[in-house]
Amino acid sequence: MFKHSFKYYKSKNPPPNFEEVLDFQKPEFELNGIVIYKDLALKSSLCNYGLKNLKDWRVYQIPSKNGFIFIRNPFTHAGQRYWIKKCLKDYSRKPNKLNIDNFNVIPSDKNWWDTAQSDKTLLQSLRWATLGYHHNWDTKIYSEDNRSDFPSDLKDMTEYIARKLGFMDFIAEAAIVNYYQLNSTLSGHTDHSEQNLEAPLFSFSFGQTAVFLLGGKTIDEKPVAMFLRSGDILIMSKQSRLCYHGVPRVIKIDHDIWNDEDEFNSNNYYEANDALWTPFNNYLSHSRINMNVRQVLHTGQLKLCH
Ligand SMILES: O=C(O)CCC(=O)C(=O)O
Ligand SMILES: [Fe+2]
Repeated sequence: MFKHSFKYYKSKNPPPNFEEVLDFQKPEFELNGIVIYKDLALKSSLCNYGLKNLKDWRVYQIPSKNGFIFIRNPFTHAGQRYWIKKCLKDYSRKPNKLNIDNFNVIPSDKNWWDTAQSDKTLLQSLRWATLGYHHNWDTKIYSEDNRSDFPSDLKDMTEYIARKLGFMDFIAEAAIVNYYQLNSTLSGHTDHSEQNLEAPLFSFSFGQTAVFLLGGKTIDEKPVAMFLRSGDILIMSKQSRLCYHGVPRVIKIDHDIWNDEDEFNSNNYYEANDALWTPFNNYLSHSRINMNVRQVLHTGQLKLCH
């Protein structure tokens, strides 16, 4: 069932019908059985980490998907620009690991983002970066020997959101940043390499829109399809933590909301009309970025045992 849906949404010819794709932006979402997770509006807090004030967050759950939480874009426009720039310019640098590390295409004193400004192929060949405990794509085993510092801003922001949702012990220890072009897909999989599979997984989307499939514990279960738009946050906890999921399609959208102005002065972030923002905007006009943040260790565990 998962593969069937994946093929359906991936297909270019014929193109799929998106009518059944859950759209948390539409007011009629409640008709689809989606409920408000809990009322966060009472607890107000300062706008931080590029996030809007808590009272403006909209948080949803799907009753049939236990532990799945969806936060509809809680970022300010400038906040989105901040994280987009981080993913492109900073998280793609050493000591983080990239899929293109072994291609020998980047001079040792240079970095991907600057080098790729004059090389479109290189710009589009970055597929992932790993941060903190580096995900080993072959063995799927994390190790102390394959670990670097986790970026403090991403750690603070993710843990801040975790606390607001009641995950008081969550610690951000590993992340994969996925970079998608309009024709990229991510096939169905489960994320089970972490020793701690009880801790939630946080997924942040920026740029072009994805069709995301959330299935069950086996590939036999029909997945729910939903749109992930720029700024949306998805959390897989409890039973949904180990569910199959994937991205069969990236869709080019008409309105680049990351270029909008905020109603207030958001200083120290790039303004959308800033010339320095242009290369990031050019990249994003045909790309999607996903930051996928995980806890690896059990609460209180200091390091991996192997
Ligand atoms: O790009 C996404 O939305 C999902 C990424 C993902 O599932 C992963 O990195 O494990
Ligand atoms: Fe995943």
